[in-house]
Order: sequence, then structure tokens, then C-alpha cells
Amino acid sequence: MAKVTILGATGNVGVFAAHTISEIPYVSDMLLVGRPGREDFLAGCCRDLSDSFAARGTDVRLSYSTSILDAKDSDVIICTAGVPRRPGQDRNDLAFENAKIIAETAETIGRSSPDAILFLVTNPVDVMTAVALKYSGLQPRQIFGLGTHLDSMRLKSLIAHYFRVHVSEVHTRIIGEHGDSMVPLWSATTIGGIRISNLPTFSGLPVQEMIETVRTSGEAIIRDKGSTVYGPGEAIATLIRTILGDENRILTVSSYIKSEIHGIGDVCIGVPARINRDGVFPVPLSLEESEVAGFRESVKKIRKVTAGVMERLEEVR
Ligand SMILES: NC(=O)c1ccc[n+]([C@@H]2O[C@H](COP(=O)([O-])OP(=O)(O)OC[C@H]3O[C@@H](n4cnc5c(N)ncnc54)[C@H](O)[C@@H]3O)[C@@H](O)[C@H]2O)c1
Ligand SMILES: O=C(O)C[C@H](O)C(=O)O
Repeated sequence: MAKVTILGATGNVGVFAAHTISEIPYVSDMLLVGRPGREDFLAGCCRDLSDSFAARGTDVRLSYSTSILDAKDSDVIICTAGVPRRPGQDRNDLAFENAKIIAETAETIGRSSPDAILFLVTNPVDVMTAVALKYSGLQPRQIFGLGTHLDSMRLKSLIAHYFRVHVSEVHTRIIGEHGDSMVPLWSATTIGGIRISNLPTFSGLPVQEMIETVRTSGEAIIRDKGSTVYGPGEAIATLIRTILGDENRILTVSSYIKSEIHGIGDVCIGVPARINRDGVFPVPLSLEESEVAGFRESVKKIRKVTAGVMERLEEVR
């Protein structure tokens, strides 16, 4: 049985993630961490969630705190703390403000929870994963970000809808930045186990339109309802279940790669990774030429934003 801690638990994503994670059978303890001054809200969340546990028959010990130090002994620590973007903003506009939060948080976790797996949700998530890796001192396998998993799910849903098949029949991946330079892997997309390009109807697929829909999905949801909650909350739960269940699923998350993809590496970015109780292990793979070119561009962009943020962090810390 496992202890899971959520940092930023008073936020939209954090509180819904608490609900989805509580359904995972391996979770015995859940700690909600918020900022000082938010004790009443945290207590209210615990009471409300406990009612849902009673109604559902869930047996999870729930507690709250305003200190990250109480995350000690956690198997997984999820970080949703930080500012979200407002309509009209790019995720990268949040980079420095959130990097300051993540650097401090990661330093504390590195000292107080050296065996935990740290899971970043805060945006821009690829850059935050790199910041957390540097400032926590944890091993690369212990740190990952939600990356392009949610984007991959969004594309999966569009493909399933287009072909009128159940989503479980569709396997697809988007790699690279959780942002504008993301790269869809059509070469790794199958329906009912059949490579999508082998289906005669593939030629009519509105590929560019679909990718544009995925690219702008977060922005559109934020414009319409203020924040993305249910998609990220369920995606977070899938990852927690994969880790705690030692499932060895291959999911597309932001992870540190050395040179696993066509020799490209030394960056934290969305790649397929095998995930289990020990953490996250990027899978070496070869791609089609256009996909490699797109991935290179995405890596170049993330490296630039990451380097800029690291430099500014050095100045203020
Ligand atoms: N990677 C993804 O796919 C994905 C999906 C959804 C949201 N996000 C990101 O997750 C983050 C949270 O989103 P949200 O909608 O829950 O936002 P929110 O504003 O509802 O919640 C933010 C949380 O962060 C905390 N916080 C803010 N500033 C802090 C600070 N200085 N120190 C400690 N805690 C602080 C708040 O108290 C709150 O608990 C954002 O960065 C958002 O962009 C990422
Ligand atoms: O788009 C955002 O800012 C939130 C998140 O990254 C998302 O894709 O839902």
C-alpha cells in the first residue's frame, strides 16, 4: 500500500486529482498540501472527499498540511502547485514564475523524501521537470512530468471519434513539447492493432486539423471554462496507477533523455517511457525522418526556454 501526496491541492487540478487518485486500490494514505492560510479550505476538501469515500466505499486515510516536509515517506509526490495560464497566454509565459516555486519545492523534497517519485504537472511541464531534476538532486528515473500524455489522449479521442471505434482500439502518441512544437507519431498510430496508414480511410483523415485541435485544446478549454481539470485529473490517476501497480505500461511523459531518440538527448521532454514502481525509463526508438526533424525542433525550443529559466534562477537564488 502506498502514500501519495498532492502539492497544490487547493487548486483546480490538485483537488480533482485527489478524487481520481483515491479510486486507485494501492493507495492507503493521501496527503493534501496547500499554502499557509489555506487550512480551512484544505479541511473542507478532506471532509468533502471523505463523504465521497463513504458513499463509494473507499478506504483511504486522508490528511492535510501546509508543510511539504509532511510529504516524507510518500511513494509518489505530485506537484500541481503554481500559476496556471490565463486566456491569451502561452504555457511558456509561466516558466520563470513557476520555476521559482518548483526549484524551492524540489530542493525540500530532495532532502526530505529522497526515495520518492516526483511527478510534475505544473506548466510549462517539460521545463519544470528539468528544474525539479536539477534542484532535487534525485535520479532521473524518480522525476517525470505529465508531458504529452494528455495530448496523446486528446488525439486518441479525436481518432476514435473519426473512425467510430472505441477509444481502447486506438493507440497513438504525441512526443516533444507539451506545447506548440509537439510532434504526432503517425508511424506509431494503430487502430485495432492495424497501422493507421494501412487503412484505406486514412487518406481522408484531416490530419492537420486534428493536430491543431490538440495543440489548442488547453487554450480553448481555459477560454471557455477557466481551467482544464477532468482531462489532467484522469491522466494523473492513470500514471499513479501505473507506478503503484508496477504495471510497466509505456506512456508518453516528460522525462530526462540521454540520447535515446536518434542520438538526441540531454533534455527533459515528452517521450515514450516504461513506467513502474521504480520510476520512469525512456524507451529508445527510431522514428520516420519527418518525425525526427519535428522532434529536433521541439527539443531545440525546450532547451532554449529551459536554459533561459536556469540562468535566471541562478541569478535570484
Ligand atoms: N501538464 C498539464 O497537462 C497540465 C494540465 C492542467 C494544469 N496544468 C498546470 O498545473 C498548474 C495548476 O493548475 P490549476 O488549474 O490547478 O491552477 P490553480 O490556480 O487552480 O491552482 C494552483 C495551485 O498552486 C498553488 N500555488 C500557487 N502559487 C504558489 C506558490 N507560490 N507556492 C506554492 N503553491 C502555489 C495554489 O495555492 C493552488 O493550490 C498550472 O501551472 C497549470 O498550467 C498542467
Ligand atoms: O493548457 C493549459 O494551460 C493546461 C494544460 O497544459 C492542458 O493542456 O490542459
